[in-house]
Amino acid sequence: MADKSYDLIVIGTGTAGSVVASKCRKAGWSVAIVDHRPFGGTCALCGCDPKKTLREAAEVIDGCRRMAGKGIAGKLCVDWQALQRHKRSFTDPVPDSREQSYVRQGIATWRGKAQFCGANSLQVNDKVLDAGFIVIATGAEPRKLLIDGAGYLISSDDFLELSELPQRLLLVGGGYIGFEFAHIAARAGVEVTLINRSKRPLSAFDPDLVEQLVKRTRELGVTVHLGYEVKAVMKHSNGFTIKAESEKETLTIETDLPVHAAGRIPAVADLDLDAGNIDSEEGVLKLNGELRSISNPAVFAAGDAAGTSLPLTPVAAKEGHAVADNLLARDHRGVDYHGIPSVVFTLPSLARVGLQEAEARAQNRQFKIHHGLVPEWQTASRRNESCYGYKILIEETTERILGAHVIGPAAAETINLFSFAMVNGLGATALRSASFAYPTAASDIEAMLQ
Ligand SMILES: Cc1cc2nc3c(=O)[nH]c(=O)nc-3n(C[C@H](O)[C@H](O)[C@H](O)COP(=O)(O)OP(=O)(O)OC[C@H]3O[C@@H](n4cnc5c(N)ncnc54)[C@H](O)[C@@H]3O)c2cc1C
Ligand SMILES: NC(=O)c1ccc[n+]([C@@H]2O[C@H](COP(=O)([O-])OP(=O)(O)OC[C@H]3O[C@@H](n4cnc5c(N)ncnc54)[C@H](O)[C@@H]3O)[C@@H](O)[C@H]2O)c1
Repeated sequence: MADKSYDLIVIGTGTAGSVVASKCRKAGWSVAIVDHRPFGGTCALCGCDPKKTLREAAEVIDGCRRMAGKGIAGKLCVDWQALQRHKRSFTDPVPDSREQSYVRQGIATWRGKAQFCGANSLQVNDKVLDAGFIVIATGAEPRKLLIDGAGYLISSDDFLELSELPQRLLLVGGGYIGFEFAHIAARAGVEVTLINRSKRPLSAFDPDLVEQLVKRTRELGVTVHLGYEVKAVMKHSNGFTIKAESEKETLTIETDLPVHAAGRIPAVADLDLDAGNIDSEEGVLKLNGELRSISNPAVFAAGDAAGTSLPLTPVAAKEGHAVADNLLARDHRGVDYHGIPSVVFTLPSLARVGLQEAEARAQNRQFKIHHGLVPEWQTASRRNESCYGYKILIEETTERILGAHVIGPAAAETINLFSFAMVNGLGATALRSASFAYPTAASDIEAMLQ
């Protein structure tokens, strides 16, 4: 016998869970939402938003260094503690305001870890909650590393909360988190080492532009080891020793603080999926195209937990909307992942949307490549930025943009225009003839397409 019953229970108060809960409640359903951590999810509390706030300070330092002797004199430095206070002024209010928003909407809130105890029921603390439908929106968690001393690695959550920075920082993994944290910490004066298993890091991004990012990262003073897998972390009285192996050699590196930046996986292991009759394979839920469990029709998943596409906030929102629409209209809506942009928020940023060159070739597309490294263009040169480049793939017959890749100042904004064009069927001709304010980075798009 359940303690409480609802039309819908959502597990997770992040982007995906909040979208589903609000949309179904608005349609008149009785809805409950559960979380065992402070309400708000990764993006708002320990992901995109706090990271971007810390990056603001790094951006100021970067600007001062680039413009030294070109109109800027003297040195600035990051006051990490003040920066953390600034960051907390955004993150601290989130859990309460998120909870109040649920209460205003009439969504019941439960605090605690949810576990399935039946096909339509969850155990939360000492209560059993039943629902017609349950949505798993539990996000992602750091991948467990099967290496000696893995427990010594701090997580990205811990890094974003550090009250002071170490002298030496080591990032295990050269993905989004590794590169973004390396750029923030280096601007704050930390000696940073980044170790990545594969020789080609950031495999979701254009390899020619990634090469530029690696070069720029090394010029910044970050030691980047590519093609080395971290095999062990050992603690000693004044820090840690990291062992990393390539095909040919073993590296031994001393550091004060090693950070896990080695990938995240759907957070579904603690849900007792068997009790809910929910099939999974190697930690990934088995879902159909409408994000519904193939074994339990009462269960859907959205966001990082669904393990479907890129684990990004806009994807979590899109999947949340799709699941809510499927629940409410029972209409079998899949998710259109076409044209979703992604950015590595280094300084400068690296951005992409659509296909990579190799993907377009594998699909036998006929396309032209517009590729250039253009630090001499004024968008970069007036900032004294040495890194500016692009690669645009344009379909031969239709002039459609198949993929756009940009590194440099304002790349994170420029990519949104390419995404907008792709999603709305606007090709290179439309973009070339658009009038963008001058001199903005968007006004470079015309030259990128010549
Ligand atoms: C450091 C970092 C930086 C990032 N930066 C960006 C960025 O710049 N841009 C971008 O697009 N994406 C970024 N991401 C990714 C982005 O944060 C995620 O894709 C997004 O937040 C996923 O949202 P979600 O709703 O799926 O899950 P989450 O927001 O992770 O929410 C899941 C919630 O479920 C709860 N939960 C888990 N298990 C249970 C359980 N058993 N019972 C109850 N509650 C549970 C968790 O406590 C959590 O609050 C970043 C991620 C990280 C880690
Ligand atoms: N700007 C953004 O949108 C943003 C920022 C941060 C995180 N995220 C999301 O969070 C997810 C997780 O980020 P991430 O950076 O942890 O993962 P990632 O998958 O981007 O990168 C992990 C890297 O670690 C390497 N690695 C794994 N084990 C290793 C080992 N033992 N030694 C050395 N290298 C090792 C992998 O080869 C890989 O290159 C991303 O997939 C992304 O979707 C997005």
